[in-house]
Amino acid sequence: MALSSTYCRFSSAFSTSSIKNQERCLFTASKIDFNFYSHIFAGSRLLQMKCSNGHLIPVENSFADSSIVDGSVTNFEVSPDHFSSSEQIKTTVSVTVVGASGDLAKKKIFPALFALYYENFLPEHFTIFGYARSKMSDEELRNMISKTLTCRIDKRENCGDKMEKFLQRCFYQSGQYYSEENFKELDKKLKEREAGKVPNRLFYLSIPPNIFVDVVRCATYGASSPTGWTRVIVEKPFGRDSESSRELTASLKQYLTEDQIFRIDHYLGKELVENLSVLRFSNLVFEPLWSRQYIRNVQLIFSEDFGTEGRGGYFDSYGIIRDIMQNHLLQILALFAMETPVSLDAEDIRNEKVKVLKSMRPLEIEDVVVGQYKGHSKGGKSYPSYTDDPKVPNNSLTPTFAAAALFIDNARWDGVPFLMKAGKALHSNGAEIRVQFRHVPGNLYRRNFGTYLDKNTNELVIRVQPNEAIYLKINNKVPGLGMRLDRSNLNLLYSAKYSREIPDAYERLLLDAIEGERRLFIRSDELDAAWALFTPVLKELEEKHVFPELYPFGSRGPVGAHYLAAKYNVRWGDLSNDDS
Ligand SMILES: NC(=O)C1=CN([C@@H]2O[C@H](COP(=O)(O)OP(=O)(O)OC[C@H]3O[C@@H](n4cnc5c(N)ncnc54)[C@H](OP(=O)(O)O)[C@@H]3O)[C@@H](O)[C@H]2O)C=CC1
Ligand SMILES: O=C1O[C@H](COP(=O)(O)O)[C@@H](O)[C@H](O)[C@H]1O
Repeated sequence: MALSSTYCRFSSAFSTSSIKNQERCLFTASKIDFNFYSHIFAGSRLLQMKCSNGHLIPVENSFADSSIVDGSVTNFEVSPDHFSSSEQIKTTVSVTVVGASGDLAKKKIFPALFALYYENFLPEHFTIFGYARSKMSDEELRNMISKTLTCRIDKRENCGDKMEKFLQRCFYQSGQYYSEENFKELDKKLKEREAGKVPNRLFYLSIPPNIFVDVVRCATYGASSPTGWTRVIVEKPFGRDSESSRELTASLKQYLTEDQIFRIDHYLGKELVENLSVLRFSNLVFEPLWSRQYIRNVQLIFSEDFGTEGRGGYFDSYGIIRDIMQNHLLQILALFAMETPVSLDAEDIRNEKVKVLKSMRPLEIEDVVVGQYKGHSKGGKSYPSYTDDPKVPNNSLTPTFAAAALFIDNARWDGVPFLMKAGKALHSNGAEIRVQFRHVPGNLYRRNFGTYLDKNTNELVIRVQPNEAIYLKINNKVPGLGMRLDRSNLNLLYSAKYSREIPDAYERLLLDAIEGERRLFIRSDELDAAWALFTPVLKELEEKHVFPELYPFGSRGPVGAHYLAAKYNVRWGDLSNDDS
């Protein structure tokens, strides 16, 4: 199998006794990607490589044709036999989706597992179990799942067959979340499927947070793996504030070690968020500019053009700051602003993220604007207000919109506003990072720009979704005999450049959890640092009963957000000004 400039994850275990628990190795074959892991050479032969889980893998003769160019390995051959080891045959992986009857399981988790299966990323021996209180047979679960499975647009061959085969690997166990007995029944069924192999078990907690600890207790005592690994993916919310988050962590750690807990933030699994580090650390043109010296402000924007729709009950006790800012946007900020990690190992990256979070000032109430959507009618159609949701109290003050200005008090970012904006029921749908650069000192063309110099500065936009893209706004001469300038985009539009469909975030994260790769999961000290920034302001907003500014469903949100930005001499970037 010749590999060049491809990204590849081998879907079988390595045949070496140094790998415990059959953790598989993420391995990239392109020259740059390969630096992901450290490797040891003898002459031009690659002898060992370090896996994401820290294991050193002797690669023996499998890479016999590798050669070194500029200190990196290129053009190597991998024997597929090397990866279909006898050890893999002895192990099995089961994924139990707890809360299998729920929205997230149907919408995201089962489809992601199928996509992994379809692309041969799941181990040879795997089983999927659904667990919930609802009564269902295996067949009914399969029926339920089959309605949400989709094939990739670009890869439809044998999709129907593959779906059928996948569904045959799915089983269901009904039970209570607090019953060890019921989890023992699950254990019995798991054992039947594991057929004497070393069992590795992953539990995905796709349930409301008030039952996380019960489930972890029962799964640990009733259904953890006796000889293989046991891991638990925990969905957010991880608490409501610093105190409840610490309590949750302490409760989980009664039954699990930190290494077994995979706290998911699905934004970390999004393609363009993963790409942030590549953009920054592997392009000479960006990293030197990545500081207060050249960057005027950074904007992290999330907007949805629909309301809470069916999730009002959950949303009302959390609100947009906890739902989006404290986790998704803050995680992006940390990746964006962290110092260069020692390596791309999970612990090195997470150490840097913690450092930058700890350098931030806790958010102050003067730097926050909150809003809530109200109903209105337009073109004969009426749009509901947030409080029309039957699960939301009529007098709810829960924000469905927030804008905030945050600051990192370190040498790199001193004084640079990091503005966040997140809202539901807005005019557009998307998530993006905007980096506005300073103006060119002594610009020869200043006369062409008029009085507002900052309006014509460079802006780098990383559009996380939809229509993934990275574009840089530059000033350009309009062709012709005169000297007229305009703003143009150097544009990397993913759909134009790459024919491959972008995998859903949950695919990447599930695969990483199966592989024991923790880079994209939140460590407990990261979580502490994140809550420390938002807890004081959340308490103050609640204690002072701050009224959210009402904004019409489908609008651009409260005008207060513009005043907040103006206070720091910032204009929010806007998709509608970006076409060129
Ligand atoms: N849905 C989404 O888009 C997202 C969800 N999340 C998080 O993922 C987790 C699951 O979300 P979602 O699927 O929407 O949740 P659901 O409300 O759909 O709950 C999942 C399952 O849990 C059981 N359940 C629900 N309420 C209770 C209760 N009060 N007590 C005991 N069991 C209950 C139900 O199964 P049964 O009755 O059969 O036992 C239900 O099918 C949550 O933590 C959520 O915050 C995170 C990001 C996005
Ligand atoms: O975590 C959450 O994310 C979704 C948005 O996720 P996306 O991948 O569709 O952008 C949001 O709707 C939800 O409120 C929140 O809990």
